[in-house]
Amino acid sequence: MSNESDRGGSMVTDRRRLLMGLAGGAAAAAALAPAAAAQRPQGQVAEAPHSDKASERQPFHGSTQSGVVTPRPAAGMVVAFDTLAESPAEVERLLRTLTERFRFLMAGGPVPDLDPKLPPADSGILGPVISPDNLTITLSLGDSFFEGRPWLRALKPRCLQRMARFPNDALDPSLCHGDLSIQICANTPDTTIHALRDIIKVLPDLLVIRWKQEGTVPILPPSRDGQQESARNFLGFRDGSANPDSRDARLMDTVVWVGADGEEPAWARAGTYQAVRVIRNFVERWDRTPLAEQEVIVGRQKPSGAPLGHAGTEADVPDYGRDPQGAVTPLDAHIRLANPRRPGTQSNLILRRPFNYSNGVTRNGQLDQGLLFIAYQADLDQGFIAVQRRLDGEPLEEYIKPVGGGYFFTLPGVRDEEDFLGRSLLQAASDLKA
Ligand SMILES: C=CC1=C(C)c2cc3[nH]c(cc4nc(cc5[nH]c(cc1n2)c(C)c5CCC(=O)O)C(CCC(=O)O)=C4C)c(C)c3C=C
Ligand SMILES: [Fe+2]
Repeated sequence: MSNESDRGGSMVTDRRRLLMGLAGGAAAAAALAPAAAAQRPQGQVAEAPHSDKASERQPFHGSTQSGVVTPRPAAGMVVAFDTLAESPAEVERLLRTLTERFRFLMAGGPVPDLDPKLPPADSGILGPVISPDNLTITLSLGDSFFEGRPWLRALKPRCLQRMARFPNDALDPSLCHGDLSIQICANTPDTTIHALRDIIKVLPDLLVIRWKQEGTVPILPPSRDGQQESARNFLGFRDGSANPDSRDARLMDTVVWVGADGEEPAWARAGTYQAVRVIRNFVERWDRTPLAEQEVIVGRQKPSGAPLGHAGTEADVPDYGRDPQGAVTPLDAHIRLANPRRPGTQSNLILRRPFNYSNGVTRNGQLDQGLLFIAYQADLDQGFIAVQRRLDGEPLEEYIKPVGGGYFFTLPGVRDEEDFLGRSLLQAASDLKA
C-alpha cells in the first residue's frame, strides 16, 4: 500500500474515532437524560443521515484506472470538458494536476487550514475531513483531444473517433463529444459533486465544462439467499444480468483492456475505450405498455430478470439455438440482438456500467428520465458500435431516444507516486519528436 493510502487510512481511523466518540457522548447524554431521549427518539428533522460506508476506498495506483471494473456504487457522473491546453507543457500541467487531485480525493484526508483572507482551499461541502466514500475518478480522452493537437495526431488510439449519429438518435450538440471525459463515481452524490468542484477549481484556465450527466443506481435490500442481484433501470428491468464478470481478470484482459498486440500504439496498453450515451426513456409510454409486451421487447421477465421461457433467475443463460424462429425470445428482442450468443459475436462483448438519470421535467410536462449508458471495451468498433448497429431498428426504440454522449479513450493507470495520467502518451509524443 502506498504512503498516500496509509496517510488516508489513519485519517479515516481518526475520523471514525471522532465519530465513535461523538456517538459515545450522545449515548451517555441519553442515559443521563432518559426523558429527553424518549421525547426525541428519531432525532431532529434536520439531523444529517449517516453512512457506515464513508471510509470505503478504491485504489488510485495500478496498471489500469479504477472505475472501470470496480463494482458500481450508488452515484455516478460523467463530465465532458474541452481544454485550452495546447502545448506539450500545458498538457503535462493539465494531466499532472488532475493526477494529483484524483490521488488526494480518492484517498481522502483533511483539507488544508483556512486563511480567512483567501478563498477556502476546499468547497467545504464534505466538512473539514474528506472521506473517500468509495470514490473513483476516471480520465479519458476524446477524438478532438488528439485531432486538435497536431503533435498528438499520430498517437491517437486506433478506434478512437467522433461519435456519429445512429438512426434513432436525436443528438443535442450541447450534450455530445468533448476533449476529455471524467467519470466520477462514489457511494453518495455529495462526494461526486465535491470531487467535480475540486477539479474545476484547480484548473480554471485549462478546463471548460462541455456537458455533464449525473445518475444513480438503486440500493437493494440485502438479498435473502446471498445470490448476486442486478439493480433495476428506469424501465423497471434488471440491468446487468448478462454483463461479463468484471472480477474475472483474464476475461477483462480480453473484453476491456487494450493489450500489447501491436494494433494499438504501445502507450495505450492497459487503457480502454469508453462509450457514453445519454438515452432518454419515455417512461410514461412504457408504464402504459402491457407487461407481456415489455418482456417480449426486452427478452427477459420483469420480476426475476430470467430470460423468457426460464423459471429460474437472471443468471440463467438463454439457449437461442433451441429457439431458431424466435418463438420464445423474439429475434428482435433487445437481449437477443445485443448478444445473439453465436461464436462470431463473442468478439462484440462489452462491459456495461450504466446509471439511471432523472433530470426533472421536459417542456411538455414529461419526466426527463433515462439511462446514462457507459460501456468499456478493448475495441470500440467490435464492441459498442457493432452492438448498437445490431440494435438499430429494435422495438425498444419506440421507448428510448439517445440525446447525447461521446467516445473516449480511458488512459492507462498511474503506477506510483512518481507517475501521472497520460505519462506514456506524452513520452511517446516526445520520442516521436526526437
Ligand atoms: C449498444 C449497446 C447497448 C445499449 C445502447 C443499450 C441500451 C439499453 N439497454 C437497456 C436495458 C437492458 N439491456 C439489457 C441487456 C443488454 N444490453 C446490451 C447493450 C446495450 N443496451 C447488452 C450487450 C446486453 C446484454 C445482452 C446479453 O448478453 O444477453 C437488459 C437485460 C439485462 C442485462 O443483461 O443487463 C436490459 C433490461 C435499456 C433500457 C437501454 C436504453 C435506455
Ligand atoms: Fe441494453
